Amino acid sequence: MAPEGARDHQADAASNPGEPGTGSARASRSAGSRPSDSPPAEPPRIETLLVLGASGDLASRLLLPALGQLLTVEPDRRILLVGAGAEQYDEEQWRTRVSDAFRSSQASGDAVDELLSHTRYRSADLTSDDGVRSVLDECEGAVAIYFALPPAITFRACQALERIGVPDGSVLGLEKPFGSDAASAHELNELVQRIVPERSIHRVDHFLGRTTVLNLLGLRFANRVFEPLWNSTHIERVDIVYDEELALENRARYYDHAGALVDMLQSHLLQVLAIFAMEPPATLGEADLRDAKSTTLRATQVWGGDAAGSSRRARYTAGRIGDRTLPAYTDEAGVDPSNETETLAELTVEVGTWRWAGVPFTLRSGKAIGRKRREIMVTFREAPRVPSGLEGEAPANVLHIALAPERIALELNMNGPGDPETLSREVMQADFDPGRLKAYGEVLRGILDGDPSLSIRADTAEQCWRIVEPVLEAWRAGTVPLEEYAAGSNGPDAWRTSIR
Ligand SMILES: NC(=O)C1=CN([C@@H]2O[C@H](COP(=O)(O)OP(=O)(O)OC[C@H]3O[C@@H](n4cnc5c(N)ncnc54)[C@H](OP(=O)(O)O)[C@@H]3O)[C@@H](O)[C@H]2O)C=CC1
Ligand SMILES: O=C1O[C@H](COP(=O)(O)O)[C@@H](O)[C@H](O)[C@H]1O
Repeated sequence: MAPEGARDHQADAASNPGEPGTGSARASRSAGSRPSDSPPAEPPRIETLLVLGASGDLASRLLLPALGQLLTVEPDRRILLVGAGAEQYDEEQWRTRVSDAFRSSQASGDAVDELLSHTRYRSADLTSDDGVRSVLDECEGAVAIYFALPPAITFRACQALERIGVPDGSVLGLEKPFGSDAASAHELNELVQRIVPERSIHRVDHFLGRTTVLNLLGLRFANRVFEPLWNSTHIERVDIVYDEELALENRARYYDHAGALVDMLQSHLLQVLAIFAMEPPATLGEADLRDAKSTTLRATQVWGGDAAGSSRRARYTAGRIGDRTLPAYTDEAGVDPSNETETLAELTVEVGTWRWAGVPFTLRSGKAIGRKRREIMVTFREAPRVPSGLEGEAPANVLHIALAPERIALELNMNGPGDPETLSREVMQADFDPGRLKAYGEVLRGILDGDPSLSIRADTAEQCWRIVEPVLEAWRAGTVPLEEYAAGSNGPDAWRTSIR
């Protein structure tokens, strides 16, 4: 049902010819009507990329450089870039900002030049109907609306869009965190689905655009040697680790309310788990791929149903990483120590399926960690029997699938080198080229081409909250102590035994 006073964007322009709203954006759908989700024969061509929050960190550090890279790799692509945000930029300042971002990704070529000559920016309050309408008026044709805004502002901008309506064929790109719990994610899902159909909603998780994550598909399903072993009969445990040297990096406004569990595990690492553990999809089309991921996440819950027993949290104190001296997290600008925000989170979950019953999946991510480690570590069960006569240890094989950089390594027991009767540990390693596009480039390509395969579907966004909610509740109730580790260490001493 359309809210009282809701009007179509085009109708609005027609009935108020002197007001903003007479630009070239067209909205031929009535605001508030439920968009159809039947797949179009061919998705409409997106003519404009509208970045809301274009003056922010995400836009300038990741999104615009990725756009530049995409246009360099695909010089025939044409797109009008419209930026919008609270900041005031004149035309020259905006163009300089975009070209600086493009320079940072060595972007060049016809498509880049063409974009730079037409790009525009409008300063507006994106929580108001007038503000949102004024930026839509700068757009042409079908628009990809990318919300690089704080989550609360995104919600209000979507409410405005629901009232105004969007041009036919438009798509939405929504950043994480998507909601703050399952209920708010559900509410946001309902809101955005009233604006455009589900297949036009791209809930962004840039880990799904990483080559290393995408390579899991080829590794698992294009080889004979892994998939037959990819189950609880042969795999003992799986660790998905993303430990960073980066600390808070002036992001207290966001991070101090999120913490490591929400920032990394609830989103990125559960997505990686889903691709690692899902059943083989028949195709990589969005329906097959996203159904397979969704089924896996629906079967996932905290280990043994015990949120407190299966999770740990810690926060960094002052320390050093390389030549950088870091203050304690609680002394960082903008941090409120009473929020008890964790900077290191660990959670063990189970995937309750025939394939994975009894295999612990441990997800861990921390900031200001001395040993940068970003990988999926698959520990196999030990060989059932080593023939008498072979000397030495035969520990379990371990497969390391790096999430960054692009590498895969398999720890094997061999008796080849040296004494042929004595076992030794050897590592078979392959380094491969990064993809043509960085993660955000893949994300943008999916959005601009109307392919939601690498986006998170509505149900999955809610499932990921359902999985971590018991942990958030246990932590809020204080049943899991907030431990400490020195910045530059590998986490609290007592945790050392858990992940190698
Ligand atoms: N930065 C990152 O590395 C990542 C960020 N994200 C997500 O991206 C989103 C944006 O993050 P980030 O760029 O870091 O945040 P910033 O705070 O740096 O940027 C937010 C932008 O929104 C603008 N803005 C805020 N309120 C309004 C308003 N009422 N009207 C118009 N513009 C407004 C800000 O303008 P002004 O500055 O003038 O107030 C700014 O341009 C968040 O959801 C975040 O979780 C996701 C992954 C990584
Ligand atoms: O989304 C986020 O991801 C980054 C880690 O991803 P990377 O691709 O930049 O390595 C993390 O640092 C940040 O806290 C989080 O918000």
